Amino acid sequence: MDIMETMRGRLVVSCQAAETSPLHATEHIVALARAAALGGAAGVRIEGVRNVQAVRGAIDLPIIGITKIAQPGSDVYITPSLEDVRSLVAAGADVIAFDATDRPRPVPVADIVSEITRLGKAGMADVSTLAEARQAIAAGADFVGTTLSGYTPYTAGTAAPDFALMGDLAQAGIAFVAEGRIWEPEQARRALTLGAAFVVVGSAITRPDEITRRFADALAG
Ligand SMILES: CC(=O)N[C@H](C=O)[C@@H](O)[C@H](O)[C@H](O)COP(=O)(O)O
Repeated sequence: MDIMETMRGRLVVSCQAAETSPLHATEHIVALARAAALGGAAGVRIEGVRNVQAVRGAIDLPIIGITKIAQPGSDVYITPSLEDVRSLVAAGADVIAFDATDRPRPVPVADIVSEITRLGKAGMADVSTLAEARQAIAAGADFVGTTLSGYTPYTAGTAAPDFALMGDLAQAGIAFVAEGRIWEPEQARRALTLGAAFVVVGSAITRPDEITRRFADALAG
C-alpha cells in the first residue's frame, strides 16, 4: 500500500530529544519509537541520520526523516541541504520533511523537492502559512505540514494548535498533515475532522521534561 495511505487518519509520533535532554542518545530514540509502535502509532518522525538508521532497523513503521542543522545567516534548520536529503534517504526514511517557510535559506525549496523526488521519496513541506503551503505544492511537494506555525516571526503567537491554518489548507484543497503544538487527543481528532491526512504529535508523548513541566507549573499555580 502507498506509504501515505498506511498513515491516513492515524497518529504519527515524533520521537525527538533536544541535545540537553537525558533522552538524546540514539538508544533512547529507538526506545521511544518502539514504545510509539506498541501504542498504536502508524508512523514515526525521527531527527538525525543516525537515529533514522537505528529506528529503521528496529521497527517496521513508515519513517518521516528530518535533520536539524543550524545554518549560518538563516533561521531554517529542518533538512536544510541536499546532502541532508540524500543521507536521510540512504538511512531508510520513507518521507523527507523539510522547512518550506518563506525565510532566507541556503537551498531553494524547489531544489530540495527535486532531490526528494529524484530519490523516489515523498516530500513533506513544513510550513507556517497558507502562502508557503501554496508555494511548496507548486514546487512539487507531496503534502505540507502545519509544523512551523508559531515558529516564524510572522506567525509567532498564533493560537496553538493552528486550526485556522488547517481550515484554510483544507479549503484550498492542499493535502496537509496536522503537526505542532497538539497536546490533547481531542485536538488531534479535531485536526482530522478539519481534513488532515494524519496527525503528528511529539512533545505531548515523547518529551517527559516538557510533560513534567506542564504538571509542575499547574501545581505551582
Ligand atoms: C518547530 C520545530 O522545530 N518542530 C520540530 C519538528 O520536527 C519538533 O521539535 C516538534 O517536536 C515536532 O514538530 C512535533 O511537534 P510538537 O512537539 O509540538 O508536538
